[in-house]
Amino acid sequence: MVSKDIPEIPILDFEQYRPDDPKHQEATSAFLKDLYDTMHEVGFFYIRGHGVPLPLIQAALKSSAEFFDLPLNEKLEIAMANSPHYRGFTKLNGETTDFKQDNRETLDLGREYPKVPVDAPAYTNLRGPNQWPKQLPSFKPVILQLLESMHNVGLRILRAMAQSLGIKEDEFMAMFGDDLGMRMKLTYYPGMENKKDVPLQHGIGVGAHKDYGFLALLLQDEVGGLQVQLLDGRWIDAKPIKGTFVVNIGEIFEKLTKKRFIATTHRVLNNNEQNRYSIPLFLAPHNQCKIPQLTQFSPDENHRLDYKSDVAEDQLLQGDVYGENEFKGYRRSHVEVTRKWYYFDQDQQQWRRRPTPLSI
Ligand SMILES: O=C(O)CCC(=O)C(=O)O
Ligand SMILES: [Fe+2]
Repeated sequence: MVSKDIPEIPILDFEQYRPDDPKHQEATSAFLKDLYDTMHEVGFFYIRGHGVPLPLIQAALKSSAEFFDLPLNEKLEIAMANSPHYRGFTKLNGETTDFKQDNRETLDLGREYPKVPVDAPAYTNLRGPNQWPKQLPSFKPVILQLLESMHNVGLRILRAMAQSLGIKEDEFMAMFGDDLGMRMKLTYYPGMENKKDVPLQHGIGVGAHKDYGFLALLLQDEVGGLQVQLLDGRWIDAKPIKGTFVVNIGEIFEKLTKKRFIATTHRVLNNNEQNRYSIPLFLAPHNQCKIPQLTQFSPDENHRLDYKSDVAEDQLLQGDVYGENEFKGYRRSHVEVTRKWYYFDQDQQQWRRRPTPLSI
């Protein structure tokens, strides 16, 4: 279906994937073949027929825009710096990707979890309570509903991916038990002509990167700006298509498949006139998970270690407990939050939470 010569991001229809319906075997097999080819050649696709209702999608994008429209001082009341769980608001230019400050604001959140004791292993703090804008009463229920709905779609996609790779589905899906890693990032990219939230002139909302972890499922509004880097190095637009999510995988999944499935490099450009809102959801294994080795993909089948990308291979994958890796990623992306809440214990050679946070 997909050929290296055709710069396109395929649209896959989830209505065709009914693995538990014997009458639907042919369509399901065709879907799985398209999925495999797409992940092998492009690493990005649109999914439609996913079942998440349009009114929920519209309500979530509206809630997100209402949040980012609040005055900065009100958004800062729920700044990520308040949270040892790396959950909360990050202001414009507050993060750096590909050596440039991002031209975006974000609100990081996940499923609600209780507070974590200070002496628990540091990485377990990635679960914890969210911070919610108290000015917007419908925000929390709408966003949590979207989170659960998108997570169901994500799990179905992961199952389909395991089937299309011919790997043991049960073993693979066991990594994503009840306590699976799940992060949502409400995101606002101000337009270049925005007078209130003035972007830096480089015009890059988020610089070239690969996602780490497993699966990213993205809801984008109708403005556009997401770009995907093909295997030959060319950048193409992932134009918004109503009623779809955009799907890609992260580096740990790519490694697991020995690059049969690729973690494609992508970036977002700020639109000239319009503000853009997007809501990615990232799914990852539960944080005590040890990533299994898939022995059927032997290294000598790994025929394209050298595909072109503007970003280097990540070094995040050394630790064997998944949560340690994820924690490393957050430490690196949010240096100030890390300094406030954590320190490296030289005696024990491990990261720990500070009994009292630094006041910064
Ligand atoms: O906003 C988007 O379209 C993509 C965001 C993204 O790639 C990310 O946050 O990792
Ligand atoms: Fe990304």
